[in-house]
Amino acid sequence: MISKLHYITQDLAHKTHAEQTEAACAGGVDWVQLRVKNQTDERVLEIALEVKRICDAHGATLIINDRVRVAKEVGAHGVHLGKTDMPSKEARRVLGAGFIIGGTANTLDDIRALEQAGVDYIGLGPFRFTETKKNLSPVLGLEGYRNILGGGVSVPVVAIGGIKHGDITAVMEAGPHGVALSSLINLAENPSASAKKVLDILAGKTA
Ligand SMILES: Cc1ncc(COP(=O)(O)OP(=O)(O)O)c(N)n1
Ligand SMILES: Cc1ncsc1CCOP(=O)(O)O
Ligand SMILES: [Mg+2]
Repeated sequence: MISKLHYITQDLAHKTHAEQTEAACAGGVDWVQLRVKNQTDERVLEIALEVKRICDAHGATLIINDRVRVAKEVGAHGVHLGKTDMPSKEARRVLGAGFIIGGTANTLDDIRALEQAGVDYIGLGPFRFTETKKNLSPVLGLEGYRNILGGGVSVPVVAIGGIKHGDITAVMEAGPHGVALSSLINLAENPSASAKKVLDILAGKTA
């Protein structure tokens, strides 16, 4: 089952990926994407082993961003691949049928191609500008999600990019299965509380 909240770690000077993961899981997150940029596979593998222990302790799904080899070696549940990463069909050959493979989309054409490629979920964005990722694709806004998702998509889609607590209800009304969030949780004064607040909004407990 694909979670409604995809929590994503980020490179921060003051907090390790393991510390970020621990805080997010303490807030109830059950789906973690390890997103480490500009490090060797060997270093990402070390970090992934640490993060995997935390995910296992909390029963959380672990997805590795970008690195198919690391995902396989660490025994993660899945990998997330964008347009400049290994093609998802090739990743499927390397990883096998049981592995979760996520892909990135910015347009309906991207979504159709990913459906054909057999991905398990799609990250569609960005919703708005965000500092968390360089070289962003064009911002979609609510209208973009309504247009792209209006015709129906056969794979679960998570909205991503600059999403704040106050956006979640309206974003979900535009049709995605869930949301993917990084800085809203990692840069919060209390990351666990921020994650819990997201889950409460997704569960309809608060706006
Ligand atoms: C859930 C989700 N959606 C989209 C992305 C972006 O992936 P990508 O386009 O490969 O960019 P990087 O994250 O690798 O910088 C994602 N990571 N997760
Ligand atoms: C990885 C990624 N892909 C599109 S936007 C984005 C960053 C999401 O992070 P944030 O939730 O901090 O904007
Ligand atoms: Mg990528």
